[in-house]
Amino acid sequence: MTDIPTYTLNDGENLPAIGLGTYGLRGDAGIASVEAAIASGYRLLDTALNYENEREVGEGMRRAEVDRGELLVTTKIPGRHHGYDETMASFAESRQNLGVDVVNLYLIHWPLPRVDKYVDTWRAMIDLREQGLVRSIGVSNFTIEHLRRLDDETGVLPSVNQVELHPYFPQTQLREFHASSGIRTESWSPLGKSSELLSEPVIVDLAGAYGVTPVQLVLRWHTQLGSIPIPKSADAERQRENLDIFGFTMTDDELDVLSDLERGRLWGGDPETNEEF
Ligand SMILES: NC(=O)C1=CN([C@@H]2O[C@H](COP(=O)(O)OP(=O)(O)OC[C@H]3O[C@@H](n4cnc5c(N)ncnc54)[C@H](OP(=O)(O)O)[C@@H]3O)[C@@H](O)[C@H]2O)C=CC1
Ligand SMILES: O=C(O)C(=O)[C@@H](O)[C@H](O)C(=O)CO
Repeated sequence: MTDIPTYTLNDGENLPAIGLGTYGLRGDAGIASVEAAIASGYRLLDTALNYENEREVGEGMRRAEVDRGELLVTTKIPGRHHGYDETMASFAESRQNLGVDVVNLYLIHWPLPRVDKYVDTWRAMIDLREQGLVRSIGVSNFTIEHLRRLDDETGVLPSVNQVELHPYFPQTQLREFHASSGIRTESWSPLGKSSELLSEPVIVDLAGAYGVTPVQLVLRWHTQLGSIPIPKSADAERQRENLDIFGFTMTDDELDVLSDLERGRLWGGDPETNEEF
């Protein structure tokens, strides 16, 4: 089984260098996919209240023959639950759905700056961590401006910022800010979901040179940038393929070749305007 490196976050908690995205994993098949992923070595599972699959993720964790203490689950608070009291209630709902005592990583899913309640939400999450109900708190889709406001108004920076990140959208400036601030980057849609990323000639050629698949090369790119990719796959064989990425190391120039594919966001999810409630 693949030996997955881990990172120590700014709160002292540890996070594996790759996790399983679960968006779209639903029902009995979704439970089986989560269970299979854990059997293959995944120890970090990413879900959200809005994925409507927290029950499946929690059941897959329970069915897996791995101690709960070895597994880390991430979930996210939706925009409709922003606000201090609303966050406390939303957390209770997610915790019940998952069937866990403690959530390992709790994220604000989208900042919704127009609603302007993400600082109140953050204060509630700080308290949830103080109460021992959450191990680590973080955000998703936050910009440098949003992160600075959390620091200015609460003095607490997130442990993680989960953002759209792939060779088409390498987010260099944001990643540099994360690195200088002690925030760990997580990559959502790390494979570019259903885009043509995996058929880019430079990716196909370089993958062939290393004797790996294009998917494995892209996921290795993420890890060498210091970001935690959370690729989603419903298929056990592809889950294993996605985990088997630590046997080779690209040069800095080769990392730049992939980053030079930059073209911008793939789905228009601008944190300043995108509102998911
Ligand atoms: N915080 C946020 O706002 C967001 C968070 N996310 C998180 O990020 C996760 C990953 O992003 P997602 O948008 O799902 O897309 P990904 O970039 O992870 O791509 C997933 C797609 O790639 C396919 N795939 C996976 N592995 C392979 C492989 N080895 N070979 C070929 N195809 C493969 C999957 O098909 P198959 O399943 O058939 O293998 C699926 O269609 C989500 O599941 C979610 O947890 C995503 C979007 C936004
Ligand atoms: O997956 C998420 O966290 C989301 O925010 C989704 O709504 C996302 O936009 C999506 O379509 C999943 O890939």
